[in-house]
Amino acid sequence: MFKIGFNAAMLISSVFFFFMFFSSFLSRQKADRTREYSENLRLQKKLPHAIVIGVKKGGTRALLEFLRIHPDVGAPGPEVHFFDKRYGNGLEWYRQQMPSTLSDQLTIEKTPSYFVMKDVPRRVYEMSPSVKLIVVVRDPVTRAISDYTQQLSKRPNIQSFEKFVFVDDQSKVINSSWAAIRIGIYAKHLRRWLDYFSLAQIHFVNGERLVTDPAGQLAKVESFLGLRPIIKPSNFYYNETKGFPCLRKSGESIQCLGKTKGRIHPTISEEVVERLRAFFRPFNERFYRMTGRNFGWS
Ligand SMILES: Nc1ncnc2c1ncn2[C@@H]1O[C@H](COP(=O)(O)OS(=O)(=O)O)[C@@H](OP(=O)(O)O)[C@H]1O
Repeated sequence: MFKIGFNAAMLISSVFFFFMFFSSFLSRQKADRTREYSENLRLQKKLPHAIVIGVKKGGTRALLEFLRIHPDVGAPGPEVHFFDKRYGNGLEWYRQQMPSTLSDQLTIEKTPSYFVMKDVPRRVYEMSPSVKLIVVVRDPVTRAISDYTQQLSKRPNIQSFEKFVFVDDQSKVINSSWAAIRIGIYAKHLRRWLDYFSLAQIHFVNGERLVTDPAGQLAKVESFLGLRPIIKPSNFYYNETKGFPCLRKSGESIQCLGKTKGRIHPTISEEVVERLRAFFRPFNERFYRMTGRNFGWS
């Protein structure tokens, strides 16, 4: 009698606990679904709050990939090229290229050719006069060699750097219409942006320091964008073989930029490098005066 009563009690309490467990499982699932649903409602594709407008070969990919580890930042992977090549597609098309983000997340895109294109400052201003702009600048001499190295990697039979860089072999006048040189005259391009935007709206990242002290440069970008200071030196790992910092992802995994970033440059004679330095010097000095910052390119 006692045994039957005991077994019945055990059965009833097992059924009770099963129901308790099952109903709490169901309500947790419901809460998860509700949270997911309301987050989906809050997710939106937004026009960018900030744009990395240049410069080509300055370190723009590194900057964007480093910034993307910030939880309050959303950015499309590929360059969008809206304001230079796809403007005819319209602003709605541009918005659709952006990732879906929560209301308190910032949307950022990078297209380094924007910095040097004539109509782009006006077009960006027409989209948003308050947009924040970021320019990664690098010594224009190494930038030119980096640009040439990229061209060479695509077309290995092109003529030498020395052939491109001078107007002719005799005069040794620098060919400023060659894009690799033209892009490095930062003062000229910045002038056009300052017709539309105040200097306070433009942040300059030091491309050399982005390699030697990525966390320091990212801290300045976070502050410029009004982001929480989250990115730390521990987020980076210096890859000795590559000679560049890589991202330390969760756990021990390391993510470096691809093979097209950090290419080995061809050796350019000291004489040519000196002529280039002399060519860029007055433009660099003008750029330092305009920005109020000396980037120390000799
Ligand atoms: N962490 C890290 N890893 C690899 N490369 C780095 C990094 N930080 C800056 N850089 C420098 O970025 C240069 C390429 O610049 P961009 O990304 O602006 O190039 S592009 O305009 O988008 O083609 C690239 O130029 P090259 O060295 O000539 O390849 C690098 O010098």
